[in-house]
Amino acid sequence: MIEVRDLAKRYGSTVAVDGISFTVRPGTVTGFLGRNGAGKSTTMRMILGLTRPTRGTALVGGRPYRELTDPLRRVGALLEARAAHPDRTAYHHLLWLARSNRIPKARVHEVLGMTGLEHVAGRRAGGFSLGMAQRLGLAAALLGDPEVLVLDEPMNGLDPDGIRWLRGLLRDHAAQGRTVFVSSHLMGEVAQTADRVIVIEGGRLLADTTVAELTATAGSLEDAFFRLTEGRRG
Ligand SMILES: Nc1ncnc2c1ncn2[C@@H]1O[C@H](COP(=O)(O)OP(=O)(O)OP(=O)(O)O)[C@@H](O)[C@H]1O
Repeated sequence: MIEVRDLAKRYGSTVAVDGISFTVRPGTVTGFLGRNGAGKSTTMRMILGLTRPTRGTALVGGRPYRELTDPLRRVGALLEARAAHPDRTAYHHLLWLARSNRIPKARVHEVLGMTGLEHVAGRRAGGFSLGMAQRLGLAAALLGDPEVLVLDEPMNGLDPDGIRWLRGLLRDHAAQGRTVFVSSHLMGEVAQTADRVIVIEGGRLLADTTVAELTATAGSLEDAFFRLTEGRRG
């Protein structure tokens, strides 16, 4: 469970996030929608303890991220595809993460298999395509077999096989009672994968509802998104 209460972030005169509250429930895939600059990444960074809020709180499993013991085993995060050191091989990047988080080495092989990276495990991450880097980021997120996944644009750069695989993975994760929070600009993909959606614009909450409810009233998730955000640019 992720609980965000009155969360706000200001950068100088820019209000990136303007006092939003929502709960991401276990057993669901929750999509996080908003135009470029709406405040999605800033919100996710505050949930993950990487950006200090100006106001409000974000709790993961009832605690601030920074207070979690073994955070990688509680929360799997993907924020930037190119997070791995470019000179490190995919295998060594994951092994280093595993060792520093008391995760067994066997799990490195498991996540390499899950993400289809076995055949490039010995290659430098710096030479990876965007899709391969994204798969490596997902492998890192899955390494600790976490209860909660927080993924910023995880479909970016993935090929059709990768997108289908990830869709299944997110749905399975939720079906096991875990929490999945995923931002995306791909409305069709969110409509297929998510149970719930949270929509923000200009750092403010516009909707926190089910995909079924939004699509029932507007025809499609894309139409619902435009109706909600029309004239609401921050
Ligand atoms: N480190 C920073 N310093 C100054 N302004 C920032 C910083 N990070 C984000 N912002 C500003 O905060 C606002 C929200 O940005 P954010 O990256 O959270 O949006 P987003 O919804 O993730 O956008 P996108 O869909 O393009 O990824 C934008 O106006 C952005 O310019």
